[in-house]
Amino acid sequence: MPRTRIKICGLTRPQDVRAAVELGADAIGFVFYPPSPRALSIDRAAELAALLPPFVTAVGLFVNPVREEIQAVLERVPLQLLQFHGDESEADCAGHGRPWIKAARMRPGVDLVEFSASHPHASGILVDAFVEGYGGGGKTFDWSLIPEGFGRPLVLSGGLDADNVAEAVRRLRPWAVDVSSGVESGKGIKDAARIAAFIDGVRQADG
Ligand SMILES: O=C(O)c1ccccc1NCC(=O)[C@H](O)[C@H](O)COP(=O)(O)O
Repeated sequence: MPRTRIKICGLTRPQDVRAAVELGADAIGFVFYPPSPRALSIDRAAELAALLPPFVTAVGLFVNPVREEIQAVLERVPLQLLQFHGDESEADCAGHGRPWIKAARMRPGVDLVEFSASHPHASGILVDAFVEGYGGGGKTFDWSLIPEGFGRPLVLSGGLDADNVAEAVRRLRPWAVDVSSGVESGKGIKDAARIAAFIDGVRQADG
């Protein structure tokens, strides 16, 4: 079984990017959603992305963007993957010259198989708890909404932290986990000790 990939999302400070990389994160998420307290300017994102060594993926998170917004970011920030976290259709996500993942906002009644079928070209499906304001809310959801043998690369997120991530990985065996609030001391301020404990939890479950 491959090791579980780890994405840390919503970083805003160089020291947090360095810490996440040194502690073993596989991917770093940059938020381009202006209402978010974790949102970055293009200049700031370019500065942070430049800190990433090879084989650590820079992910750009967007919520219902207009196409020009994405292009403006891509002209300056070397993103390798796009994350669509709003109500985007397959057509909205395609055609930006980058692979993408699509977030499903999970709550009772969401059919993940149907959702997945409506995004056939996404590299993976990220599952997050439904929250007002779209995401990064630190809220878990009912993991039984994820069907067994889902069949697509699954990125598990939503309220993960050092206390629950090992159980989540053992139970669901996702391709990757994604965390923001659970490794923060304040919105957009990451805590190296919490990142370390989170990554340790994932690795313990990987065995
Ligand atoms: O971080 C935000 O502020 C944000 C805003 C709008 C949409 C998504 C957002 N964040 C998503 C993430 O940080 C992660 O992909 C994931 O949902 C984990 O969030 P958390 O529950 O805080 O660990």
